[in-house]
Amino acid sequence: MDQFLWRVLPLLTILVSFGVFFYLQDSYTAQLFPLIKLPRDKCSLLPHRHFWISSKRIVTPQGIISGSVEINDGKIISVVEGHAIQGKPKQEEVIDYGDAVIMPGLIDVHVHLNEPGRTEWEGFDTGTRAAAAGGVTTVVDMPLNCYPTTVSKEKLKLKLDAAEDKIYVDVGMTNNLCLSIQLTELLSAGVLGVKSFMCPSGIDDFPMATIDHIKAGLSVLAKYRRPIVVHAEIQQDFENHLELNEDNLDPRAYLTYLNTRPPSWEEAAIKQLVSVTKDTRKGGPLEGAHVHIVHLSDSSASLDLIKEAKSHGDSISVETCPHYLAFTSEEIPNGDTRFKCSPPIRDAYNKDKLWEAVLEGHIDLLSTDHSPTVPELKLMEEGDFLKAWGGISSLQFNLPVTWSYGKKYGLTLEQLSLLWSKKPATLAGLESKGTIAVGNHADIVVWQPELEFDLDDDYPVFIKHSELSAYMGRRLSGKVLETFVRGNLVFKDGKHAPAPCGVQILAK
Ligand SMILES: NC(=O)N[C@H]1NC(=O)NC1=O
Ligand SMILES: [Zn+2]
Ligand SMILES: [Zn+2]
Repeated sequence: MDQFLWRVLPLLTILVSFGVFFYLQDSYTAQLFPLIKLPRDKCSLLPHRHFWISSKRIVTPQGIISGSVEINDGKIISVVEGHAIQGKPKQEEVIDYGDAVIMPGLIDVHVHLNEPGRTEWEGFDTGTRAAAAGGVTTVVDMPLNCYPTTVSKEKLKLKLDAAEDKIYVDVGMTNNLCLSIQLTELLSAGVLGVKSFMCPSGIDDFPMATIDHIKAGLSVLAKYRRPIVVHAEIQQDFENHLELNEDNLDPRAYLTYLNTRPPSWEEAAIKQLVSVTKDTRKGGPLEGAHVHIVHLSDSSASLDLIKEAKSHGDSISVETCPHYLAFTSEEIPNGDTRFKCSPPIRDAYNKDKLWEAVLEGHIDLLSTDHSPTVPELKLMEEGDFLKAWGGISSLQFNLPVTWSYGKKYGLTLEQLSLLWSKKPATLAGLESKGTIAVGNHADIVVWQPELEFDLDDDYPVFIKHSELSAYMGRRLSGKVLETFVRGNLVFKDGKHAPAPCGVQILAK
C-alpha cells in the first residue's frame, strides 16, 4: 500500500497543480495573466506580441496626433508623435494605417447578453463577436434578460461559467438590485455595479425597485464605491395624458405607444433619484455612492433635474443611446416594431436637444442598451407596438451610428472617444482602459470615418437576428477596420481571431 502511495503521490501533486493553475485562470487572475490562457496564434490574427501601429490620426487624451503606438504583452508601452519610432522594430512589426483613425476601443456599459437562459436572443459568442466587429473592446452585461437573473453569488457563477471560453472582448458583469438580493456577497464576488428598474422590467424574474430599495442599496454601494445604474421611469396615471382618439388607439401606430410612456415617467423617477443623490455629496451620509441613469430619452425636464443635481455636487451621471440620437418619432413607420424601446424615441425637437446636451457634456456618456429578442416576440408581422418586445439591437453599430448622425451636429473624434471610452471606463472603474496612454490595455479600434457603407444583407453582421435591428437598410459612415483587445487583433476584414480570448472583468 505504502509503495502504491509513493507512486501515485507525485502524479497527484502534478494533477492538483494543474487544477489550481486552471482554477486561478478562472477569475481575478485571468485579468493578470490574460495572455497565457490560450496560445497566441489562436487569440490574435497577428503573430506578434511586441509591435507598433502608426497613423496620421491617433486619438490620445492630449489630442489627435500623427505618430505611433507601441504595444507589448497586451499593453501600450509608448505613444510617440512624429515619424520616429521608439525601439528598433523589424519591418513586419510596424503596421501603418495611413490616415485611418486609431482610437481607444469602445466600452459599452449597457448591454444585454442573455446567456444563460435566453441565449437564442443573444449570447456571449454572438454578442461579443458583434462587439469586436464594431470596435467595442469591453462590454458590461446587465443580467436582466438572462435566466436566472443574477441575485446571488451562485447565480453570478452561472453567468461567469456561461461566458467562459466564449468571449471575444472583455466582459464585466453587474447584478440586479431587488429585495431579496445578496448585495454584499455579490459586490465581494466582483460585480462592477448594480442594475435597478423603477418600473416593470418586462421580465417577471427581475422585479422593480422602489426608491427605498435604491436608498438602502446605496448605503452598501458607498462602501465599495461602485455605482447603481437605474432604468428611470415610473409608471404614471394614463388618463392624465392619453388623448383618447381613434388614431392613438391603433396599436400599429407609433404615436399610440409613444403616448403610453410620456416624458413625465422619466421625470417622476429622476425626481425621486435626485432626492436621494443629495446625500452623495462630499460629507453627506452616502458619500462614495454613485447613481447612473441609463438611456435618458427626455431632454427637457428630466435632464434639467440631473443638471441641477450635478451643479450641487451630487454624485450622479447619465447616458443616452444611439437610437435616441439617430431616430425621431416622426419618421418611425407605423407597424415597424424594430423601433420599440423604453423609454421611447421622442420627436425631432427632443433629439436636437439631446445632441446639444451630449456635445455640452451634460450627458456624460453613451451606451447601446443592446436589448435583442427573437423575431416571434418582436411581432414584426402584426406590427403591434403595445405587445411587441421593447428593445433595440445595435451593439455592432455604435461607432458608425454615433459618427454618422453626430457629425452633422459637430461631434469631434475627441468627443466621440470621451463619450464611448474614457467616461464609460471611469463609470465602470476600469482604470487601465478607456484611453490610449502608456500602461493601459492595448484596447484599440482602427476605423475610417470617411468610408461609407450600406447596412444591407451583404454586410457581415454578427448580432443575432440582425433583421430585427432598426439600423438595417441604413447607409452609414465610419467603417471599423480592425479591433485589438489587450494587444490581440481580434477582428480584421470581417473575420475574427480563431479563439475567443476576452477576459472576464471582476472588481477588486
Ligand atoms: N428588458 C429590457 O431589456 N428592457 C430594455 N429594453 C428597452 O427598450 N429598454 C429597456 O430597459
Ligand atoms: Zn432600461
Ligand atoms: Zn437595458
